Amino acid sequence: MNFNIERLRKTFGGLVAVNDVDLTVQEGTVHAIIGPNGAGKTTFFNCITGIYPPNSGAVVFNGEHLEGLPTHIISRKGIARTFQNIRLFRYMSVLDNVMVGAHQLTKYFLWSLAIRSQRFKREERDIREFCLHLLEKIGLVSKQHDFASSLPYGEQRKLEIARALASKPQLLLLDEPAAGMNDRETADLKNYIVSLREEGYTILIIEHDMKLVMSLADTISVIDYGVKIAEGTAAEVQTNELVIEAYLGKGGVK
Ligand SMILES: Nc1ncnc2c1ncn2[C@@H]1O[C@H](COP(=O)(O)OP(=O)(O)OP(=O)(O)O)[C@@H](O)[C@H]1O
Repeated sequence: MNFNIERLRKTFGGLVAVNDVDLTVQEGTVHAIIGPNGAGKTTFFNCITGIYPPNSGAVVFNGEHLEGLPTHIISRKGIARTFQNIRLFRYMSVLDNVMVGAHQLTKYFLWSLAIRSQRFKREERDIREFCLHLLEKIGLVSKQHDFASSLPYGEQRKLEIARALASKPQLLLLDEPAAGMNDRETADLKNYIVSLREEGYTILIIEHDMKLVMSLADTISVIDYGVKIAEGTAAEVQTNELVIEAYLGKGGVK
């Protein structure tokens, strides 16, 4: 996996939401993006995943330029994401939600569905097994038939991650996965992300929970008013005067 962003820029009218940001994510690491509300973090994700075309700059993934491509093509190339506000299919089962994430992998899904060929059945069985394995990892196999909406909040967030993983991404983008979680759910989420890194996943995460970020991220990039103002390890970023001024405050991380 090779992921480089060069001078990425996105404006909304006169507002420069992402201001010529460079970023390189190292394979097999957890890379966090932090910064105040409205700093441009989600817009940055939206430019990477094709929701917005950037005004200028490059998003280069495994040597290919992604800027301007539509979301489904980008996700097929191996970048999956979750959203700040949970976007599950509320009245579909837990298992079906994960299987939806996998179906973009199958080449001729609708056609195969219509004729229900042997190949389709075999593919479907493999997908089901893989999705059950993903559910097993987040402790939700026993709830596979429940509606997604019946899960507690923390489990819904983990289910979203499992759904993103069902597309077998090389790069996983998580937008505020700990938002709204209690301490126990956050600790659980942290263990899950650590286990994903151990499996070799590369993760880019936007997060406001500084305790989580500082204990989890290998690299942290700090964005303020669309500009990357600092980058480094937790120790480096926490002692950076610009970061303290713009975001962390004098009290540091609680
Ligand atoms: N579609 C849009 N149209 C106009 N302005 C937008 C749009 N999306 C984002 N913005 C503006 O761009 C700036 C960056 O917003 P963005 O949501 O990317 O920030 P953020 O760092 O993700 O904030 P938060 O931490 O609160 O989620 C904000 O000023 C926001 O109002």
